[in-house]
Formats: sequence, C-alpha cells, structure tokens
Amino acid sequence: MEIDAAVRASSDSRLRTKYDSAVYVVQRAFALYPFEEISFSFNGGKDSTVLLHLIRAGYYLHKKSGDEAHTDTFQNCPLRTIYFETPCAFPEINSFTYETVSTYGLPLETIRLDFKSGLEGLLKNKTTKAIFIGTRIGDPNAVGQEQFSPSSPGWPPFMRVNPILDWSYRDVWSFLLTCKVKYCSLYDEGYTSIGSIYDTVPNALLCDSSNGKSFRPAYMLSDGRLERAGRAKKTNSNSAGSNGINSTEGEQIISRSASVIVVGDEILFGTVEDKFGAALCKKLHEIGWQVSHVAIVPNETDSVAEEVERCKSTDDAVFLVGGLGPLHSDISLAGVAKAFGVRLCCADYHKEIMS
Ligand SMILES: Cc1cc2nc3c(=O)[nH]c(=O)nc-3n(C[C@H](O)[C@H](O)[C@H](O)COP(=O)(O)O)c2cc1C
Ligand SMILES: Nc1ncnc2c1ncn2[C@@H]1O[C@H](COP(=O)(O)OP(=O)(O)OP(=O)(O)O)[C@@H](O)[C@H]1O
Repeated sequence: MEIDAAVRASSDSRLRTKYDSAVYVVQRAFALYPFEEISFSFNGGKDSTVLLHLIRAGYYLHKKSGDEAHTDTFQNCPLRTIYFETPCAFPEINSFTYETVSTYGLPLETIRLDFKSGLEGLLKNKTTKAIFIGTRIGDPNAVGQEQFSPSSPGWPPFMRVNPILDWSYRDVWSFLLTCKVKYCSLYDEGYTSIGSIYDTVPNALLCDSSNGKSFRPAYMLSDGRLERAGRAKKTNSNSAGSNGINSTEGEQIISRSASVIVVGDEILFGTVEDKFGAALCKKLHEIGWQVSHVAIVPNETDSVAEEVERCKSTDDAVFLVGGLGPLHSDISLAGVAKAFGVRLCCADYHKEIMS
C-alpha cells in the first residue's frame, strides 16, 4: 500500500508517530461500526485530503489483519463520501473533489444544503453511525473535541471521528509531500486554508517580496498558527461561510486590518531610524490590507504586552518589528506571550532545527 510504504520509508519520526496514531483511530472506527454505516466528509481541502489517504491506509491495514490473502483488493476504500457543495466554493476545489473521488472509487453523495440540514437528511435516508472529519486542533470548531466525539447537542446524532485532531499544519504538509499525493492546486498559489470565494484570499505571509503579485506555496508557511490569515472573519450571519448556502453572491468585500508595533529603545531615543515598520506598512497597503495603527514601544515586556493586548482584539493581524533577537533586551516574544496569557516554550519545529 503506497501510503503506508511512503510513511514507513520516511526519516521523519514525528510524521511516523502521527501517522500511526491516526491510522489506529481509523482502524478502531472500522472495528466499531459497520462499514456501510460510516461516511467520510470530504471537501477537497488539504486536511480532508490527508484524511482520505489515512482512511485508505487504515482500511488496507484493517482488512489485511483479517484477510491476508486478498490485500490487493483493498488498495482503495469504497467508503460512502459526502460533499457539501455550495455555489460559493472555489471551482478548483469542486474539480479537485470530483476528480479525487473518481480516482479513488469513492461513492459520492453531493449535498446542497447547510451542514446541519444536510446531515439531518442524510441520517433520515441512511443509517449513519460515524463520520470521518478532517478537523484539527486550531480549527475554531475543534474546541472540546476528541478523536471520537459525539455530534453536538441539537445536531443529528452520530460519532464525529477526528483522526487528525492532533496534527499540526506542518504535519499535514509533511504527510502530503512525503506521500506525493495530489492536492488542490490553490495551495500552490498561496492559499493556506480554504473557505468560500468570498471569504478567502491567498495568505499575505506567503506574498513573494520580489513580485508583489505572486504567492509562495502553502507548504512554505513557517508558522502554521497563521494558516487562517487568508480567511476573513465572519462578520454577520448573512456573510458567506464555507457552507454559505444562504449568502448573497458578491455582497462581502474582504478588507483586512493590521497594526504594526515597532519595539526598540533606540528608535524612541532617536538614535536609529525605523525603516522596517514603514516598509511593512507599504507592503501591507500594496496587498490590500489597511494598517489601522502603528506604535513604537520601549524594550519592556509590559509595554509590548499592553500594545499587543490593545491591537489583537481589533485587527486581523498584529505585526511586531524589533526585539526578536537573542539578547536579554529582546523581549518581544515575552510580551506577546504575556498578552495571550501563555508561557513561552521552544516549538518542536525549532528544537528539530537546533538539534
Ligand atoms: C460532517 C460534519 C459534521 C459536523 N458536525 C458538527 C457538530 O456536531 N457540531 C457543530 O457545531 N458543528 C458541526 N459541523 C460544522 C463544523 O464544526 C464546521 O463549522 C465546518 O467544518 C466548517 O469549518 P471551517 O469554518 O473551518 O471551514 C459539522 C460539519 C461537518 C462537515
Ligand atoms: N463542504 C464540506 N463538505 C464536506 N466536508 C466538509 C466540508 N467543509 C468541511 N468539511 C469537513 O470538515 C473538515 C475540516 O474543514 P476545514 O475547512 O478546517 O479543513 P479542509 O477544508 O480539509 O482544509 P483547509 O483548512 O485547508 O480548508 C474537512 O476536512 C472535512 O472533513
């Protein structure tokens, strides 16, 4: 099975660990529920593409453990697949979704209703005990979920199976690139998380500085916490969400606002001129962002924390310039941590680079 072989051959031990535990969740689901009563919620996004291949691998391993003789037959997994299609989906997402289900022989049911009504209809027509979903920690709807989580109160009853709940943005890209599987072309154009055509633009952090109009591929985003930076905040109940069946076409104009905090005593003393803050404002303006506020603050954790605290609730992004080096006076990160009420620690990614 090519996915299993690719991950096993990889030198990325973190990927192998994540893969093993996700495939274990998939196998558990196949052991717990009748195959015909499980669905796979697929929308052509990167997370659901990862999930598709994990399900294929989990199905293969599940079958292999029961029937060694016919493993070749299990390269694909004919699992009931549901896609909530909306008029405001990107055409690239639609075509990737349809191509993929055809490539992997997935029986597809396209639902043209919002999630809740669509699931109510699905459960009325077909017994559905469990649904595989590509939710990950960090998604706004992941809060409080576990790998097996019953649907929320007020939703039709089924088990949400979230095999990649603990995967990071980087794990997703390590997997897709290691397994060399196809993913939607929008990710190569700087989109890092995809909602509707009305609320999603390429991630400004991937903007190519040598050519302001082009964007680097999604896998080059170094800080996965910013994967949703290209998605507008939902402003009102009529705005177009990713399942925005009730949206009015074209009604929403995306406008993002940022603030820039320049940290440095030397700038306040007037001994050094700030060039980076000004260049950043220019760049943001060129890509259509509004800069609502620029502040210069001293090298003090509390000053940075207060400024970040003020800006983070009003702007889509807050940029910090200065105070990020290795000296004791470089306190920007500590200020950000204080503003968010979290402890500073070394990310796995950086530990790996340093070891
Ligand atoms: C199959 C499926 C099941 C869902 N079940 C629930 C649920 O039980 N409770 C809930 O609040 N939202 C549920 N949702 C909605 C999701 O939480 C979320 O809004 C959706 O995946 C869009 O995520 P996005 O905003 O990251 O694009 C479900 C969505 C899908 C596709
Ligand atoms: N329109 C949809 N149809 C079917 N499943 C969906 C739909 N929207 C979301 N889902 C399910 O919810 C999961 C999480 O959605 P989310 O948008 O966070 O991830 P994604 O679309 O796979 O990737 P990305 O974050 O890059 O857009 C998906 O992986 C999929 O399982």
